[in-house]
Amino acid sequence: MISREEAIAFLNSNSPKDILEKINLINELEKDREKYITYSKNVFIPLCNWCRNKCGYCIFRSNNPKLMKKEEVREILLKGDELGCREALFTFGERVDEHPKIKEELKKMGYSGILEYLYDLEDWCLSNTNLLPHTNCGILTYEELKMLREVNASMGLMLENVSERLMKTIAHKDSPGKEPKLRIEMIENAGKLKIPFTTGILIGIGETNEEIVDSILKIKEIHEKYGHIQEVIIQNFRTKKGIPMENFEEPSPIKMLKVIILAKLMLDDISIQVPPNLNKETGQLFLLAGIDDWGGVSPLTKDYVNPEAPWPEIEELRRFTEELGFKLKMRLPVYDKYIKKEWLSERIYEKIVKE
Ligand SMILES: O=c1nc2n(C[C@H](O)[C@H](O)[C@H](O)CO)c3cc(O)ccc3cc-2c(=O)[nH]1
Ligand SMILES: C[C@H]1O[C@@H](n2cnc3c(N)ncnc32)[C@H](O)[C@@H]1O
Ligand code: MET
Ligand code: SF4
Repeated sequence: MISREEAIAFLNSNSPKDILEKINLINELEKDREKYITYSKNVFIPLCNWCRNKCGYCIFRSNNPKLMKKEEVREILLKGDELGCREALFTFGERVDEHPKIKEELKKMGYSGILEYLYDLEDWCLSNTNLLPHTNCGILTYEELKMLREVNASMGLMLENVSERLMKTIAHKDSPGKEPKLRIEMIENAGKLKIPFTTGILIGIGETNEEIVDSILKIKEIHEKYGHIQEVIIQNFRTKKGIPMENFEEPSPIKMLKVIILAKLMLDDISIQVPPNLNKETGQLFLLAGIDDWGGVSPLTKDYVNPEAPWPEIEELRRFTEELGFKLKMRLPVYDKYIKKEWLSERIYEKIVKE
């Protein structure tokens, strides 16, 4: 195992030799098995664009709140189903029902809050399509996670970073929900509830190398306790016009490569995910460093968090992946090793094994 100090020294160093040695080590560890790189064919449902947080890097959030209608959501789910998608990704702002207009709209539809509405939509999704819900909507309580577990194959929350310091910077100063303690607590609660989980770190938001290493170590520590982290996303900050962090520099390919190498070496059995739409030029380089998964790719909907970055065609992704001798394979939002009774609600389990 790499120690904290070694990991920090690796990120601080400028030595190509250090990088190549670690890439060699990763390839040596994996040489005896045929390697599959996975992806999830999904539709993205941005249920509501309001959010109680205001992250300095976010373009998703708007001051002009819109809630998707039931019919709109159902139409996307049905179209996705026809196209062979298997994941319904519900990603939206945190605690959107704190906004009076949204609260009122929900009330008119007969719902006391956004999560009741979400549950209903996910319930409909399971009864009427082959898609399996994955929800990533910010901080949830233990009880809320417990309720949503019934209708979700997996859930997610980006740790972003463990840094308290970032809570005072442009990235997180107006985002109480990015408080690391709250995020860690929720990821642990998901573990207690046996929910297959996706988390990750966002690189390039003003964090230090120490803070990156500490974030990886925190995820590792939680996973050692509960065993529920199926994948860790190494997400690169992508700048956009008009965001508070517009002038921030995006992380370099080598910076990303080094973080991916560390995550791969430190997180053992956890899958390392890199989104292909944010890494069109560099994704193949990251394959060399041992990434396992491309995450969600959609033939129908855009990435509402990074709307400027289109998804590759799946056949394009296949060529990209096979050029390095790997095989591309579709997966569900829950990884194969978690398709077990103990990890899923009865309803989700039965739906998956009955196909
Ligand atoms: O299309 C996207 N999908 C995102 N996903 C979805 C991801 O691509 C897939 O849903 C998972 O790999 C399913 O296992 C996230 C899921 C999470 O739980 C947490 C964060 C993200 C972030 C994104 C994202 O920025 N864009
Ligand atoms: C859904 C996830 O998307 C990430 N996210 C939000 N804004 C950006 C951006 N500009 N660039 C890259 N990732 C972003 C955050 O990590 C969030 O948790
Ligand atoms: N708002 C949530 C979060 O940042 C979901 C992803 S961003 C749209 O955690
Ligand atoms: S990244 Fe998520 S939490 Fe932050 S402002 Fe955007 S929607 Fe809200």
